[in-house]
Amino acid sequence: MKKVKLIFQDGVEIEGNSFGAYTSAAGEVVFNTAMVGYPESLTDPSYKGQIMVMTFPIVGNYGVPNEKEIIDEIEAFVESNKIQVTGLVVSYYSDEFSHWNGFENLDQWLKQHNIPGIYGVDTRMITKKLREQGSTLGKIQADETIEFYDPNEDNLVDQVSTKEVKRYNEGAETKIVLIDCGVKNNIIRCFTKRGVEVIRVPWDYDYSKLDYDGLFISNGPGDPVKCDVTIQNIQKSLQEDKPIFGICLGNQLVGLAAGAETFKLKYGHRSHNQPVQMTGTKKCFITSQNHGFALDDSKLPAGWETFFTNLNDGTCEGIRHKEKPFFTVQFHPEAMGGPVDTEFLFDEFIKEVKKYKTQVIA
Ligand SMILES: NC(=O)CC[C@H](N)C(=O)O
Repeated sequence: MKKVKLIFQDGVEIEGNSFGAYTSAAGEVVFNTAMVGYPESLTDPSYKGQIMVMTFPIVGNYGVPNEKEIIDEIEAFVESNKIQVTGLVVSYYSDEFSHWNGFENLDQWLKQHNIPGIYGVDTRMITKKLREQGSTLGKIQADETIEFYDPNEDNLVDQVSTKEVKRYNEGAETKIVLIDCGVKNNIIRCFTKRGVEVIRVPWDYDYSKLDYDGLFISNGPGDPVKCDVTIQNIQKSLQEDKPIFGICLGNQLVGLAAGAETFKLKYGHRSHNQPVQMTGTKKCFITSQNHGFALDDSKLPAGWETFFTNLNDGTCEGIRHKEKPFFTVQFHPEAMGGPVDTEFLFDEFIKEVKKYKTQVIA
């Protein structure tokens, strides 16, 4: 059994056992308190550049699904076509697995993607450290010594976004432009199963000439301010009346386009049990989340209001326009993994898109 180290920027070094690829990798260390869903989280493009610490103590015991299985042109059981995290940190790694959809074990899968893992470390202690100090740079070090690397300095969205325009459900009456900033597959599934056409475009694509009825902006990795071209394109769309919906990074980009500001949370929200409250109601929803930045809703531009608020720390979980059909959420209504309490937001958006379409035709 080979040993590797998890090394933090402050000099703290923790030794553990290697699994996955025996290689060195550097990134931002973040923790995720979800109890299930590691195949989905590992393939979520929003984790690009991050070393994920899983607080759930046993990881690997249900194996991983066949990432190559395709249904309706998208990977059926994972959230993108590769492992997106830079490294994985777990307490106890289970090589043996048992699950109806288990195809191979996590160690083999990480090796195929050249992603290092470390296990046999105290993830509770690491999480306490991250909660106290905030998310910090770190590296998993095998033989090769590497430098620390801050992924938030790079335009990660450009690395994970599609390079070409792709259509799903082509020919359907209602058409949604989906700006792919690192979209999770389940967002596309949530649209296609509702019968709309999805026109998936690169993050910096000028979609203004396309024939479409509603605009959707996806989740994605890194610091939202790096997506300058997307923000400029959204600014133009905000002048029009076509319905707009955004998730996670999409929420931050719409906010920035409207004139609000974003800031970095101390250690982010990464779990399947974040409580949010809908403004003007006593309704609370349990949501799936994965983000490190947030919108500052203390200074929202005129015409906008807070849509949801996080009940743990009071931060903004979404905004909506007071007159136009524009709304966005910081959490993940498509879940995968996580609770599906807020999937109705897709229905709300499509309802608005159809309403808009009828008004235009009339
Ligand atoms: N899941 C996401 O879209 C994450 C958005 C952004 N990269 C953040 O960390 O806040």
